[in-house]
Order: sequence, then C-alpha cells, then structure tokens
Amino acid sequence: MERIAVIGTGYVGLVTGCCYAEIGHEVICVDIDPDKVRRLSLGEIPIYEPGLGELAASNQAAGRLSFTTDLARAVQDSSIIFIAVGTPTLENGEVDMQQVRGAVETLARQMNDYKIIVMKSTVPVGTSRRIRQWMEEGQQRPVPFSVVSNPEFLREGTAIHDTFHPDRVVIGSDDADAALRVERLQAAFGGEVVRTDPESAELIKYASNAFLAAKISFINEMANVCEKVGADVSLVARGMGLDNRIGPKFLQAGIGYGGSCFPKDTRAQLKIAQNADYDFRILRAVIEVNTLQRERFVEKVTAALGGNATGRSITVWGLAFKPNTDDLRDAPALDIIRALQERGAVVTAYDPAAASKASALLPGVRCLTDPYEAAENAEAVVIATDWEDLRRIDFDRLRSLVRKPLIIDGRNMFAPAEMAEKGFTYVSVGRPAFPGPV
Ligand SMILES: NC(=O)c1ccc[n+]([C@@H]2O[C@H](COP(=O)([O-])OP(=O)(O)OC[C@H]3O[C@@H](n4cnc5c(N)ncnc54)[C@H](O)[C@@H]3O)[C@@H](O)[C@H]2O)c1
Ligand SMILES: O=c1ccn([C@@H]2O[C@H](COP(=O)(O)OP(=O)(O)O[C@H]3O[C@H](CO)[C@@H](O)[C@H](O)[C@H]3O)[C@@H](O)[C@H]2O)c(=O)[nH]1
Repeated sequence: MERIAVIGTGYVGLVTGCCYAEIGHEVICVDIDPDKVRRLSLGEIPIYEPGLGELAASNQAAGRLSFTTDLARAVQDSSIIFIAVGTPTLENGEVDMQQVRGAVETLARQMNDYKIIVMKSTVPVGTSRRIRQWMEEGQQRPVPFSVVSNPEFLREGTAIHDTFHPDRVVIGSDDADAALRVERLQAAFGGEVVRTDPESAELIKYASNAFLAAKISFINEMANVCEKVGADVSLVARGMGLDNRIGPKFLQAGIGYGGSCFPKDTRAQLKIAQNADYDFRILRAVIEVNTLQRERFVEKVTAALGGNATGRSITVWGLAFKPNTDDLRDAPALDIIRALQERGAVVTAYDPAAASKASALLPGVRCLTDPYEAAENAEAVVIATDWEDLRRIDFDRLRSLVRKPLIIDGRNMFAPAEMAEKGFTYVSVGRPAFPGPV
C-alpha cells in the first residue's frame, strides 16, 4: 500500500484518485478550488462520468480517499505525488503550463522528504526536465525527488473501464528505481508496460492523440468524397477496418472530433514540432479538415432547409462532445449552434447530461433534457451527439411533434432507408440519402 497525493481534481485527477483507492492505496486528492473540494468532501461529483460517484463514495466510506485544499499536508503525508492539473492551449498554440508550474512550485516548497513526482497531465516534450529544474529552484533546502512521466490515456465516458483495462502503461524516467515503483503501483490494472526516456513518454501521448485525430479527419474527408461520387462512407469504413493493419476504431465519419483533448493536443503537437523547426504537414491538415467538417455540416443543415435558416426553428439533439459525458469543452454542437444562430435560426437543444451547463454558454437557446419536448414544432432535427437513448426514439411520436419530418444526422446513427420508411427526409454524412445499399 502506498500513500498517494493527486494534485488536481479534474477528470484525470478524480478518476486516478478513485481507481488507486479502489486497489487499496491511501489517496488524498488536492485542488486549489475550495468549492470543488468542499463538494467532493460531501460526496458530490462535479463531473458526469458513469460509475465514478459510486467508486468515490465507497472509497471515501472506507477511509482510503479524501479531498483537501491543503497541499502541504497532502504532500507531506504521501510518498508518490501525481500531478493531474490542466494544460490548456494558449491563443498562439503553446501549452499553458501555469497550472503545472504552480503545482510544482508549491510542491517544491512543501516537500519534507523523498517523493516520486508522477506527471499524468499531457505536457510538451521536455517537461520532465523542466519540472526537475523548477523543483530545484523552488526548494528551500535540497530534498531528493524523482520525476516520472506517466501519460494518461483514459477516454471520458469510459474512464473507469479504461483505467482498469489499459491497452498500455507508459512510464518514462531516467530513474530506474522510481520507474519500477510506479510500474508496480499500476500492476494491478494490467496492460503492457512501455518503459521509455521522459521525452519519448511525453511524445507518445501527443502522437497517440494526433494519430487518432488523423484517423477521424481521414474518414471525414473520405465521407466528403463519398458524397460527391455516390458511395457510402460507413461501408468504406467497414471494408477498410476489417484489415487488421487499419482496424475498425475511430473511423466513424461525422461532424469531426471535439472535447478537451484532441483539439488542444493536436494544436499543441503542431506547435511543439514548429518550435523544433519542423512543419508537421499532416497534422496541420488534420486540424484544418476538422474545422471545415463543422462548417460543411452547417452548410448541409442550411441546404436541407432550402438554403435559408433565417427564422427557422431547429432542434439540436446532443450538446456534449461525445455521449456519456457532460463535457462541453470544444463540443462541435456549440460551434454548429452558434453558426446556425448567426444565420438567423431559432435553436432549441436537448442533452441528457449537459443541458443545464450548456444554457450558460448558449444565450438564446432553450436547453432541455427531453428530446421530444425539444423537437416540438421543429423544422429540422439535427443530431450532434450520438447519445444511446436517441437509438430508442419513437419516430412516430417524433413525426407527430415536428413541423417538418427532416433529420440531419451528424453522427450517422440511423440507416437512411429505414428513416425514409419511417417518413423522414434523412440527411447524414458521407452516405446516399435514399435508396440505401441493399
Ligand atoms: N479529460 C480527459 O479525458 C483527459 C484524458 C487524458 C489526459 N488528460 C490530460 O490530463 C490533464 C488534466 O485534464 P483534466 O480534464 O482532468 O483537467 P481539468 O482542467 O478538468 O482539471 C484540472 C484541475 O486542476 C486544478 N488545479 C489547477 N492548478 C492546481 C494546483 N496548483 N493545485 C491543485 N489543483 C490545481 C484545477 O482547479 C482543476 O480542478 C490535462 O493535461 C489533460 O490534457 C485529460
Ligand atoms: O470514430 C470516431 C471516434 C471519435 N470521434 C470523436 O472524437 C472525439 C474524441 O473522442 P474520444 O477519443 O472517444 O474521447 P476523449 O475522451 O476525448 O478521449 C481522447 O482524448 C483523451 C485525452 O487525451 C485520451 O486520453 C483518449 O485516449 C482519447 O481517445 C469525440 O468528439 C468523438 O465524437 C469521431 O468523430 N469519430
């Protein structure tokens, strides 16, 4: 059993804290946000993540998990310190390292004896060495420490499953003993261990996200070609994905990727390459295609409405950047709704988890938690997030509520032929409208 402090209680910090407590370690989670810590201490989970609330509650009750704003106490009581603070992107594409630097400087001042500092946040190459330097500069007296880069690969919505079933565990350090201790700590979760130098570990994280984003932009461009030549991108993706070398995952065409990671990490990786005097051309195109995909979709919605969105009532189903989360960071739905509003549309939205958070971000949009209520009198229903409950929609009921039976599906959730049978004009991404394939 190790005593672990986790700095930062965002997605990664909370999931890390709960999962390490679950496998028997004593975990104290620290945040500078006193309101968040107060709520967490009362058992309130500030994010929507399936299973996280139960995991937090049982481990809090067992005394293995606690929350505090007192970094000094948390650090002094622990031997392993995970850093899981935010690393947003600045306007110029550089990674904003303020949260990391702030955490490390406080850590340096508070350390009483040897600690292993494990970097979970996604950070630019060279950060492990910079942490070492900030630590040495910040310490009032020399106290030994080790730095280990251990990037996080969890996905929102399946974060707990991902932590307990990792594809791989990347551990990058110059300190073999510290690396081994971190490896042992995670052995209970399984996953193939990749031991590297710190720089390679830091790059593996960005490379993975950039590659997955590239797969999405690739299939989205294929979808755009499919539309021009009358092919079906879902069949193209299936035919490609059955090749083991390609694989079926991340070939779902639609309105492009969003979220707190891909948009920010692709831009950061582009900048990291630029700073190293390298123009990462593919990545530049991946980002550009993703932006264009949202714009193309707005054109598609406008075209389906006869070329004019002014004064039209549009319902958008799905606000979160993907299902099973209430995260709205860089959610495609937000851009699409704002663009439709700019074209004069009146938008009503539905999301089962993110509606109330979204209200504050979308002035003039009624954000509801009932898909049918949101669709009343709609001239078009736009699907922006593939929430599972939408698969169970009663289309007869929907048809009786809307002003026009028109669905523009940015996530290709339904078969075009079936939708036509149900009496809807159905427009999706990269697939013929009707007749569909036999
Ligand atoms: N969200 C994900 O799914 C995911 C997955 C893998 C990796 N990552 C990476 O993990 C990191 C964290 O992401 P997130 O989404 O959990 O972040 P977040 O922005 O949601 O949360 C960061 C938290 O850190 C706290 N914080 C900031 N400075 C602090 C300090 N000095 N001391 C204590 N707490 C402090 C903030 O108050 C906030 O609660 C990022 O680098 C991100 O790229 C995120
Ligand atoms: O075929 C696909 C797959 C995904 N998406 C979109 O891509 C975005 C990201 O999806 P996903 O990767 O499932 O979600 P995240 O929770 O952002 O997870 C990514 O970002 C995390 C933060 O770095 C990493 O840890 C994960 O490994 C990585 O998958 C979402 O908008 C999805 O709708 C598609 O458009 N098509």
